[in-house]
Order: sequence, then structure tokens, then C-alpha cells
Amino acid sequence: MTFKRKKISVIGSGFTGATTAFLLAQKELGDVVIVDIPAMENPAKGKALDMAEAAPVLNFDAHITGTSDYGDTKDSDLVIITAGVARKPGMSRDDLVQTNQKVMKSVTKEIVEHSPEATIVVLTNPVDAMTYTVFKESGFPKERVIGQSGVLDSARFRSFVAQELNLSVKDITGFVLGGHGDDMVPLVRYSSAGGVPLESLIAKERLNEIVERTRKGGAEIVNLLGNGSAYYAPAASLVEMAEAIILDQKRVLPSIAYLQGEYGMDGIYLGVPAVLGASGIEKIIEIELNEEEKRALDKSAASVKAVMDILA
Ligand SMILES: NC(=O)C1=CN([C@@H]2O[C@H](COP(=O)(O)OP(=O)(O)OC[C@H]3O[C@@H](n4cnc5c(N)ncnc54)[C@H](O)[C@@H]3O)[C@@H](O)[C@H]2O)C=CC1
Ligand SMILES: O=C([O-])CC(=O)C(=O)O
Repeated sequence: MTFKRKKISVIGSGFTGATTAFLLAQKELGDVVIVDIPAMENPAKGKALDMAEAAPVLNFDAHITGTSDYGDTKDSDLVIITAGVARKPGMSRDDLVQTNQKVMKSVTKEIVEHSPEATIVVLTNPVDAMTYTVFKESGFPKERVIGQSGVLDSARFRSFVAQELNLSVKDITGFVLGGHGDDMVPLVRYSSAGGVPLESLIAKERLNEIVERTRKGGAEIVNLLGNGSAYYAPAASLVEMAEAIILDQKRVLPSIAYLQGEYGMDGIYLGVPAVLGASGIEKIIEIELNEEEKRALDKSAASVKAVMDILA
């Protein structure tokens, strides 16, 4: 039997795309094809070559190529979309909606033509609405169109908690529900340090500050960078989701999923806990929410709906 490596295409060779490609290759999750527009083909090729030249040192065997030709992405198992524009200081993610919707439409057309069986993970902002756009444009089953926000938002929350308690990040659990905006819902009640509820370890006011910092975590980095947005943690988050899908791990990861009745919502892409495996989103997990949490989730969903209403 011949071994065939999985094929993963990363659309967009910018900060998040290139970082994601490099991490995917290092983990040998598959051969990686990085795609950008024709005007950016040489930089995409240059980054891919540079990464390939790191392979002997880092000891990985995945092939990495850069291209603007979607023919090179043919029969990808997984496609990760990072193409589009990022926000600058003073902008909200929602300000990107019109520009990035156009990008999603053109990119999705190519994915459907060349990789009709692929699972798609979307990063491009505003990510809940962009995931919905890709779902509609692709005609793919909902299980195979997924957005990334919750792994990143939860990672931010977990890292802030670990810093606060001076504990290993490895022992901090927690997850964030809802849309990837200022109304996201970090679920403190379901978060712990080594199984000990956070509410018994950190004063309520301080926990509220950590929740607020998490909600504004993207803007904090945008303001520090000055000319772009976060990419190391977003790329790491994409790779965790990619690994769960490629290796059929059945991980429970917060993912942007299409809801049809779950959490009392219908026809909307929103961040919820989900089981990720070879079929994409294999199950949406409905956890019990108290009144306050449910109200917060409804508010976050209303913000996502407002952006979806702008979609052409
Ligand atoms: N959902 C999330 O948690 C996060 C989302 N993002 C979003 O990811 C997106 C990408 O961010 P960065 O990589 O930092 O931006 P970037 O500007 O560094 O890279 C974007 C790349 O997309 C390419 N591109 C534009 N139109 C394209 C098309 N039609 N086909 C192929 N490639 C195309 C550009 O040429 C550029 O190389 C942004 O929308 C950003 O807001 C970023 C971080 C986290
Ligand atoms: O803030 C942004 O524009 C990028 C992003 O989604 C994040 O880092 O959470």
C-alpha cells in the first residue's frame, strides 16, 4: 500500500496564512499549498521556498509550494481561508465585511471547482459572516464549512488566567462562545485551573477585567502592531482545528458552526462547542446556560445577525 499524504491548501499568504502553513508543515499534517492573487504569487512562492529550506533543520518532510494557480490545490482534503484584508487601529472587524465578502465569493468558487470534497475552515473577518458566505457560496454541507474564533478567544482567556494565577497554561481550561466580536461570551462558570472553578480562585471584579480583556484581545494586538492584526495565536488555533480534522481526533473545540435549532437559534453561524473529526463538525454540544449566559449569547448572536444582514 502506498502512503499518500493529506493535502492542505492555505488561501492567503499574508501573516496568518504563512504562519499557519509553516506550523502545518512542521507538524507534518500534510503537504501544504499556499495560494495568493497573481500579483502576490512571487512572495507566496518565496515564503514557501523559505519554509521548505527550514525542513532539514526542523526535521519535517511535508512539501510546501506557493502559487496563484488553483489547479495546484486540486483535491485538497482541507482548505483554510485567510485571504482578504485585516483591520487597522480604529477599525472594527465588521468594517471589513464588504471587501472580504467579495474575496470569499471568488475564493469559494475556486475551491468548489478544484476540491469539491474538501472541508473548509475560514479565518477571514468578520469571521462569523464570512463563514456563512462561504457556506452559501459553496453549497457544501454545513459540517464541512467551519469558522475559527473560539479556539483563539479561549486561548487568550486561558493565557490571561494563567498569568493572573501564575500557573501553567496547560492546567487552565475555559471556552468562549458566540460571535468573534466585543460581545463574545467567555464562559467563566465552565472554566477551571486544574479542575478548580476559577470563581473560587479569582475575585469577581478581576475575573470581569479578564473577560473584558479577552473580548478586546484582537484590538489590543491591532493597536500594538499598528499595521495589521494578530497571527501567531490565530495560526496556532487554525492548526489545532486542522489537526483535529486531519487526524480524526474527535476534539471538543469551540468552532463557528451553522446552527439549526441548537441554542434556540436558526440559520446563523456562531461559535459553539463542537466535536471536530474527519467529517468536519461531527456534533454540536449544547451546554446548559444560565439566564445571564443565555442573554449574553443572544446579544452576541444579534450582533452577528446585524453583519449578516449587510451581506449582498
Ligand atoms: N477569525 C480570527 O480569529 C482571525 C481573523 N483574522 C483575519 O484573517 C484575515 C487575514 O489576516 P492577515 O493574514 O493578517 O492579513 P494579510 O494582509 O497579512 O494577508 C492577507 C492575504 O490575502 C491575500 N488575498 C487577498 N485577496 C485574495 C484572493 N482573492 N485570493 C487569495 N489571496 C488573497 C492578500 O494578497 C494577502 O497576502 C483578515 O481578514 C483578518 O481580519 C486574523 C486573525 C484572527
Ligand atoms: O482583531 C482582529 O482584527 C483579528 C482577529 O480577529 C483577532 O486577533 O482576534
